[in-house]
Amino acid sequence: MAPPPTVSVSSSEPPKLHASDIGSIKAFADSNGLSPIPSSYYSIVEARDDVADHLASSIPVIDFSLLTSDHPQIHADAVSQLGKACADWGFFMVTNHGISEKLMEEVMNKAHEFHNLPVEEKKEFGDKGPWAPIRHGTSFFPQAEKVHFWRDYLKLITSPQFNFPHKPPGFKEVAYDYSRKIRAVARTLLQGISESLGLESKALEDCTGFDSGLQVFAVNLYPPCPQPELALGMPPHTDHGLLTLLYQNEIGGLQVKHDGKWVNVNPLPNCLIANVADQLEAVSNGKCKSILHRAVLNNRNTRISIPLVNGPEVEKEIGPASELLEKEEPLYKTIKYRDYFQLQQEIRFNADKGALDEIRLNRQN
Ligand SMILES: O=C(O)CCC(=O)C(=O)O
Ligand SMILES: [Fe+2]
Repeated sequence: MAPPPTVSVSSSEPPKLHASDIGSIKAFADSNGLSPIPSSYYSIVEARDDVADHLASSIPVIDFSLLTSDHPQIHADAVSQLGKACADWGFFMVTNHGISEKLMEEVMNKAHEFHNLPVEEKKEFGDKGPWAPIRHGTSFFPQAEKVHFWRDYLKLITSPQFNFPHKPPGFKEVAYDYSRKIRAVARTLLQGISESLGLESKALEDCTGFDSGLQVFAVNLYPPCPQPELALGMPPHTDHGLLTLLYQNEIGGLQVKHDGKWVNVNPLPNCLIANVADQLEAVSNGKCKSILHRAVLNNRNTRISIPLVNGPEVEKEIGPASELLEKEEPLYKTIKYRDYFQLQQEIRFNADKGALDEIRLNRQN
């Protein structure tokens, strides 16, 4: 086996480049080779041995075909497993989801092709803020962040209206098909979660306006990083929607926080990775946990992840489902999803606080 590439860290400070000047970390990494990374990418990363690898095999797996079974007991068991996964982990893998391997492969290949387009060709999609329907950029939020992240992204609003770049050819078509299939899987999971909370299966869809809900289709690319122990691909965060469904290539990097420890996610072949997001924690009045996650890097392979955030309707007031409040006190304020999303954008650089903390009601006394 070839020895791992080594990096000679010179005594002089590496350059402090700004992500806005870099423009694309993929292009930068291609030309930078094994040179030290700019110090502006140094994240304060907890020691890697803080990763609880013994927990990786305990990540819940939901067999989607059992959830959709006509057999009442099989369905009920799957619902109860799903409810437990959302409560204990806020995170699970979905197998037998019915989306063909061929479609998933096509989406992945086109995602790679997009990021491989010359920088000049992607300029027209440059990020113009969180509500822009098509936005391409690098890092997390270069204008405001203190530390940059080793990632390029493409983000599209694909519901209620479908927006997508016109290149590379064929991407838009497969992405449309994929985004609709993901919405259908998200809807069925939401119905199962609703039942697990003791509600009618359509209760969560109805109270979140899911029929005209927001969907954000993201395509992340993390190039190999010569000093992966110094930087992150994405900082620890929770997602703003209801349920995020993510598909990735075979390269690991996603970590989730469980019982105070980071756990590496090693996805089963062709599965979807699901995480509970903030709005689901709020509508379930805290029964489902929005999970903290981040992306770490490696020095050999390019990682691609394709998370689709499935959220409520943007103009809908979201708070604990009224049926739940017949028996319990609300633990979260009710706030319009649009305003929540805005709030999340504004406070995302406050390391100790997430947007959920802003809407949590203190019921201690
Ligand atoms: O790349 C990953 O695995 C995580 C991506 C993610 O969390 C996000 O885009 O919100
Ligand atoms: Fe995320």
